[in-house]
Amino acid sequence: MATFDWKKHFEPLLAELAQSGQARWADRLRSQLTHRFDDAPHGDLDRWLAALNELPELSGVETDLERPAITLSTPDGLTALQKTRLENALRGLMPWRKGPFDFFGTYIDTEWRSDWKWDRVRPYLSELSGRRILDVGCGSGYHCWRMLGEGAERVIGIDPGLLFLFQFLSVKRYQGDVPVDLLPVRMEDLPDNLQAFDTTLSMGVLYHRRSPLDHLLELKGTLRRGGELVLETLVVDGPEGFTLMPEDRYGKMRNVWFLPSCDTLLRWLDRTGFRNARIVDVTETTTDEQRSTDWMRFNSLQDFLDPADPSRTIEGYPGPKRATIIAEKP
Ligand SMILES: Nc1ncnc2c1ncn2[C@@H]1O[C@H](C[S@+](CC[C@H]([NH3+])C(=O)[O-])CC(=O)[O-])[C@@H](O)[C@H]1O
Repeated sequence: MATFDWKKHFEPLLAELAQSGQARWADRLRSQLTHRFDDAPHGDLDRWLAALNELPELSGVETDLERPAITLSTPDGLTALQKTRLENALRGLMPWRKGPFDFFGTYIDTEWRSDWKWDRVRPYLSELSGRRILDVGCGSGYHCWRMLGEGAERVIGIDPGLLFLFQFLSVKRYQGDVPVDLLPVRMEDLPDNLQAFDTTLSMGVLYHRRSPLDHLLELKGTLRRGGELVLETLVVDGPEGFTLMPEDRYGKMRNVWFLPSCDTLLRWLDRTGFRNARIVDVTETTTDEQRSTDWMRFNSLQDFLDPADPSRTIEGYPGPKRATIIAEKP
């Protein structure tokens, strides 16, 4: 049975952190990774690793990070055997939730059209070239790749979901030495007050946090002075001060805690010390943006809405609507 050589993937980043004044973070990360992969490995780790290792060796790979699908191609094309191995490997990493991706002509139609979110957020971001970026709750790393495509100097994504790491590595294994990493840790696992990033994104995470204000403070701590927060989260209609806390599940999702109105969210950002917070987009999530596909065969949004009134969740709450907010750390 193969073991996951996590050091091969993470040592360069650990060394980079140690050399750039982040030795405290590097030490903490090393012990977190040792715990995750050596002391208490996930039950599916071997299966995902086998899938990753089955991806064919290919030369001359080119990457296009500017299309809706993160696209890998090779001028020589693939043999029939390589195509089969590729498809089997990628199927072994299902369910694919965040994307899409195009691996040498094999198109991964993910549950989410993450490119639609990117198109909503991108116009409002400060120029990304040369910036150091943290993407909290990055999923498969889809938006990390898009930010690299925009010239970001360094991108670090964090997400505790381990399958996402293997999906990310299935893209990264075809790249040279690129300044993008995905760390399988939670926001709460980072040291406080890193002040290491020019831009920090938290998209689709705030409503999963029991202490949303602490999440905002943690995000602020990751930024340098003048750094930019990009926050995207579920909101509900209502006056300033209004927040919905579901009785139990929301759209069948567990761990949904606070859905504020837009004005409440702006107040939260103000109270946690951000400046110039502005709502740049509010969009209802549709069953075109989030749906079951051949690469994610479980239930999806269409099953989480009330069939008699699709403007409401199955529990009777307002259907999903997401706001994007940009704010600065003073
Ligand atoms: N405490 C935490 N710390 C870090 N990540 C977390 C935490 N809790 C949950 N997550 C991760 O946050 C991601 C939220 S999904 C948004 C993906 C992408 N950002 C997107 O905007 O498309 C939205 C959704 O599916 O509800 C998941 O991948 C979790 O594992």
